[in-house]
Amino acid sequence: MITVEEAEKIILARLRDYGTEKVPFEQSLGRVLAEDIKADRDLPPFNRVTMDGIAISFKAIANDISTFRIKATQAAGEEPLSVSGHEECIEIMTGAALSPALDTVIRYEDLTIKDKMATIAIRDIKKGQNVHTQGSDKKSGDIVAAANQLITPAIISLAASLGKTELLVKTNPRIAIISSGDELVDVADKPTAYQIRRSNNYTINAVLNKHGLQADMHHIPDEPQITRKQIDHCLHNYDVILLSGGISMGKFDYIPKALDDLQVVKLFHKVKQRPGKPFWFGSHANGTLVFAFPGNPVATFMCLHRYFLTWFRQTMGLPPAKPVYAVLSNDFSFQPDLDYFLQVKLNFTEQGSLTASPVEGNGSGDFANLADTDAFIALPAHKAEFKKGEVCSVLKF
Ligand SMILES: Nc1nc2c(c(=O)[nH]1)N[C@H]1C(S)=C(S)[C@@H](COP(=O)(O)OP(=O)(O)OC[C@H]3O[C@@H](n4cnc5c(N)ncnc54)[C@H](O)[C@@H]3O)O[C@H]1N2
Ligand code: MOO
Ligand SMILES: [Mg+2]
Repeated sequence: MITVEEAEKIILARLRDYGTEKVPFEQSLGRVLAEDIKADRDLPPFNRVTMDGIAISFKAIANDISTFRIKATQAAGEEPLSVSGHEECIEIMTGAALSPALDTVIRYEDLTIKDKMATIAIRDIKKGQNVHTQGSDKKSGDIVAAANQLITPAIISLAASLGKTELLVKTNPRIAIISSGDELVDVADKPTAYQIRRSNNYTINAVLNKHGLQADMHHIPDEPQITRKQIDHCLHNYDVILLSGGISMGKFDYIPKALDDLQVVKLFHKVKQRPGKPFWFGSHANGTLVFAFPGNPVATFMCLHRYFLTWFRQTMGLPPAKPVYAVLSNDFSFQPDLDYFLQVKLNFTEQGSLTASPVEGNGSGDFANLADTDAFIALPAHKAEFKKGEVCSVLKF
């Protein structure tokens, strides 16, 4: 049996390039940016007034002028208005473009205005105050968002401001989720006393959606011919297949045999970990990758996060997720010589540190426990006793 690190290495040796495509910028949230976004002009593009008030030339202050004749009023979006001399000002609104003849803005709160004359009521005036200077954020041609990062609301905002109606993004892999098992009925169906509703496929789909991915869902019964036929169909129509269930030692676990018959090369089967020991991974000659997760819901969930999402980030050119660490909030012991992914509830303390409280539940079939936790911590195989206060690596979900 291989270790978690060995399994990860095998998976990360199978990165793929699915190319790029253009999408409307407002539909690009969560996708991976495949181009550098550059400023099409200076940001801000003009000297932008940041307070409602009057615009003056600072030379007037240097010459002890404190009362100004209001020559005109300029709203945001209007062509800049100038003055004929230092004793004149323009009444001006936030967002307006300042004339080159003016450089300083005094807020209404710091003025008295009477008979078209504005008098400054404060002493300390700084040249350039209340002006957001042209090009002070970015210069025309500067990169404002570099390729190979997730598109966030802030990047959507930049694309909008820069007139990028379309963005070049990485094309996502086509993904099939296949659940398996005769004991599983669909959500809308009524299970018998000895059946359950299928949920893993919906969990996987929800995690994928959270990461900007779409997938098709399929279900196969525990029947060898149908198993083979459905997987064969998916191998030829998808880039990645995420299976759950049917890969252990049961009499009706037909999936490893079907994958073998369909020439999917097994790269490993079984990892020294709990949950998820029976995890199977392989690759077809046409490039399709098969992640066959153990059916127990927590095992599927953990393997999806630990292996598939790690592969996905790197395949899409994203930097590896920054490691997160938390302090164990109580003693915990785990004897088997396996890496243990323990479910925890994370908390930020008043001292500013992150703590992890184990919520063990009833093993990898206890999916209700997932709702009470927000991460796994990785407890290494070579150790059995973990003490309160120890720092552990966190796999957040
Ligand atoms: N003799 C052995 N038996 C088992 C071993 C072992 O090493 N030796 N490993 C156990 C472990 S660990 C796991 S995990 C499971 C993995 O089994 P399979 O991948 O074959 O999964 P199934 O048998 O099909 O199902 C296991 C369990 O999960 C439920 N399940 C499956 N799919 C779904 C779904 N889509 N939604 C909700 N629940 C699902 C299923 O009903 C079973 O209860 O094998 C152990 N056995
Ligand atoms: O991998 Mo199994 O998930 O330990 O139950
Ligand atoms: Mg089984």
